[in-house]
Amino acid sequence: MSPSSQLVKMVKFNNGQQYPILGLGTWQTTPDIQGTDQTEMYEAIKSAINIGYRHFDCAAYYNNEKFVGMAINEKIKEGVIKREEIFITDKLWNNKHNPEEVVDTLKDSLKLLCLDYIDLYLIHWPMSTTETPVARDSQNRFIESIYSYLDTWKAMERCVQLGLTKSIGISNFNMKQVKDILGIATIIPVVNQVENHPYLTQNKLKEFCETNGILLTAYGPLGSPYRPYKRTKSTKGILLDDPMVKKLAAKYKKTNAQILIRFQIQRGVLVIPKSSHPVRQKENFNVWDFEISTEDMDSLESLNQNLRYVKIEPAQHMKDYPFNEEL
Ligand SMILES: NC(=O)C1=CN([C@@H]2O[C@H](COP(=O)(O)OP(=O)(O)OC[C@H]3O[C@@H](n4cnc5c(N)ncnc54)[C@H](OP(=O)(O)O)[C@@H]3O)[C@@H](O)[C@H]2O)C=CC1
Ligand SMILES: O=C1CO[C@H](CO)[C@@H](O)[C@@H]1O
Repeated sequence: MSPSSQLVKMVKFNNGQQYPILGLGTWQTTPDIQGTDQTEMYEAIKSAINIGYRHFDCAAYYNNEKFVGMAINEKIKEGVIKREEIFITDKLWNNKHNPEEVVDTLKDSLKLLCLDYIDLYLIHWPMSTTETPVARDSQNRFIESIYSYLDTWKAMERCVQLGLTKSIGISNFNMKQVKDILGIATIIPVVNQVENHPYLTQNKLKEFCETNGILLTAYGPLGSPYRPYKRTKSTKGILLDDPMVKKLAAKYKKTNAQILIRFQIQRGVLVIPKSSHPVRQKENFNVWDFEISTEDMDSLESLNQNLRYVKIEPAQHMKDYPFNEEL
């Protein structure tokens, strides 16, 4: 284990599994265009491992499992890491909610990753869509499928029983949907991965999940700065440039990104900033040598404005779309 990776704080899931609180996001650089230059991700994973990252947030939808797997297996072969030191999260996409297909879908992901098991498997969204990943109707809306996330959850549990994944969880589930899962689960989700940053703190959902033994993972922790097309005139603009974030960065002699990442670590929220560039990966990883005061944490919390950068407009008509009700 490299000295830098030993710095990473581990959290304990409700099943006893220990997981690094900080990981690397792997969603692509270019907004919403699948299949962009994925060799970038191969290089990104290798440099992240050299820096000390051990937790990688992946998804079938990201279309890059093969490159993530190649990089990880290369580093295992080189003797830099052992499989058991790496924590892979992967996600079941919306078109694979049919309970009959879930186990085989995870097996397909494992083949691409060239791994025998993953560490955490999530239902990516509560909505279920038809066969192709983003099939749309004449109004450009996703086409809804018939499957219930409750049945899908039962199939996720089978994945644990078969040893294909150590843990299972959910992503983008609102409070009612988490309650639904808790009502039928034999295996409780370990995390709910949701958008989270000072403009969207989701404290009610956080408290509810934590009371039920479920941790939050923060996606878009830097405010997904490459998603300007999602921003409107009414928003405050780019989170990384927020005056309060800048002020605290100057105070603690850290960068704006480091303040946003440390904010989540101190709230006990797993955090998965994405960067393909070694210099920024290093910056985002170097968050262990300072502590934000309670007062400054409160100032960051006070920036909340329930602002979502990830809304998925073509899904807003669907019955299980999570953001139509207040969380
Ligand atoms: N469950 C879900 O539905 C979702 C999950 N996710 C997951 O969460 C991860 C993180 O979210 P994401 O949307 O990528 O957004 P982030 O908030 O992590 O922002 C990533 C962007 O910020 C840039 N960046 C990274 N570090 C810095 C830095 N130190 N200073 C300035 N800019 C920086 C990156 O560019 P560069 O690469 O050039 O450094 C990239 O463009 C995803 O990669 C994915 O794994 C994301 C969305 C939805
Ligand atoms: O994980 C994800 C990455 O971002 C996409 C939107 O741009 C989301 O649809 C997806 O859930």
